Amino acid sequence: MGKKNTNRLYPNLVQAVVSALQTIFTEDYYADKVIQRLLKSNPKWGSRDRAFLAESVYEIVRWYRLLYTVLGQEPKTEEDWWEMFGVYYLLAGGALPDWKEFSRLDAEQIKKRQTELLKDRKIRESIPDWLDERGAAELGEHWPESIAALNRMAQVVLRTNQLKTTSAELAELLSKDGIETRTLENGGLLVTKRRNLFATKAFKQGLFEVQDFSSQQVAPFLQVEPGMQVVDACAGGGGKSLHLATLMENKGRLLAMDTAAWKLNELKKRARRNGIHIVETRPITNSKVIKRLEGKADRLLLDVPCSGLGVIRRNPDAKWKLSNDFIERVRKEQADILDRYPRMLKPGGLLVYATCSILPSENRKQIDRFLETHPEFELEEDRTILPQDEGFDGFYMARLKKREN
Ligand SMILES: C[S@@+](CC[C@H](N)C(=O)[O-])C[C@H]1O[C@@H](n2cnc3c(N)ncnc32)[C@H](O)[C@@H]1O
Repeated sequence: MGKKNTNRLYPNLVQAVVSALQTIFTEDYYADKVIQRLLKSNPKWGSRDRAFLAESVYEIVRWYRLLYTVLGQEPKTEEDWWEMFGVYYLLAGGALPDWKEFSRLDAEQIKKRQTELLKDRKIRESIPDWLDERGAAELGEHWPESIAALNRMAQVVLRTNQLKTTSAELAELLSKDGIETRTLENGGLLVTKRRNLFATKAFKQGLFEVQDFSSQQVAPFLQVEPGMQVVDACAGGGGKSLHLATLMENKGRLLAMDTAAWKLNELKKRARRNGIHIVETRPITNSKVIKRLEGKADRLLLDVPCSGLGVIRRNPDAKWKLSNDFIERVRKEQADILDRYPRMLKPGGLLVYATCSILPSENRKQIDRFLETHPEFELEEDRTILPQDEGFDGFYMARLKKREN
């Protein structure tokens, strides 16, 4: 745990952090949703308080195991949660005010206890035992660095909508709104000074989408061209569909599919904002929807459901919500999608299988198994992006070609 934002404390703010944590841990809500709701229902809080609240909640969720081990037990009551906050605040470099809620906390003892605990990776990196065992078994020597990198705070990266603007123009526009950025090698913009991005005119005009640098590697990997018939079979809210349509220069046809129809409605809204008109959405309501598309696609993206282990920086609560059982269930879904969906490709067509996981069991091993049973496909290239490589999300992508005959 590094030094953090330690604003002056006042009781209402700490109470809000404590209530948010109780909702996340006892009612099993997602941290981002709880924070969003809290900020929305308190529009009068200033920007420093809003940032402090979001950061404190995310950091306490991220370091939950380390913090409760220092405290001596998992928090149960409201009083325990106040003390968890106190331990966090102290270890983040703050000095606690003289409030009765913190009266049992001894700063010296707490810092000493943290130092003793740092030797044990599971506690130091604040992860459940099963995850440490699985990570070490699957990633070997890479695991210690991967898990340390996954505990850093996530960066915000923008993808410029090349249909409407250039990265240089976008950077200039954003800087007028007080948002500073640095241009990355692919033209993406790394946000170095944050403000509310979604309130900017540039966002409302569809000039950019928020999309991690690693995620931005997936669409180009599929090698789409203008005029092609492309299927994005697990399109969700459409982050990659929008990118694909942009690379296709808005020419051809992009069929965005998903079993969750409601996600496709969000995709339609985003496509309109981005000025994209080649996207058609189609919910997957039964297996016939796939069969009817047999041999129709030049390109197929399978951005499959996964453990999300490569993106736990953004969703630190996944550490506590994930389990081996859940990973086994998604692995079955991945294998099922790989068995049933590639039939949509034309001979000679290309398929990209992608996950935001870093576990080989969800990645290369799924591809090896698929290739054993589908000799009509060959692997062209695959890439694993580990979170420690360039400091962005962990991702995997494999490009396969369907043989001509
Ligand atoms: C990793 S997310 C997709 C993210 C999306 N491609 C993006 O870039 O924003 C995986 C998606 O697969 C969908 N899904 C789950 N099972 C599926 C299935 N059997 N067929 C198609 N989609 C499925 C989920 O609803 C989810 O939206």
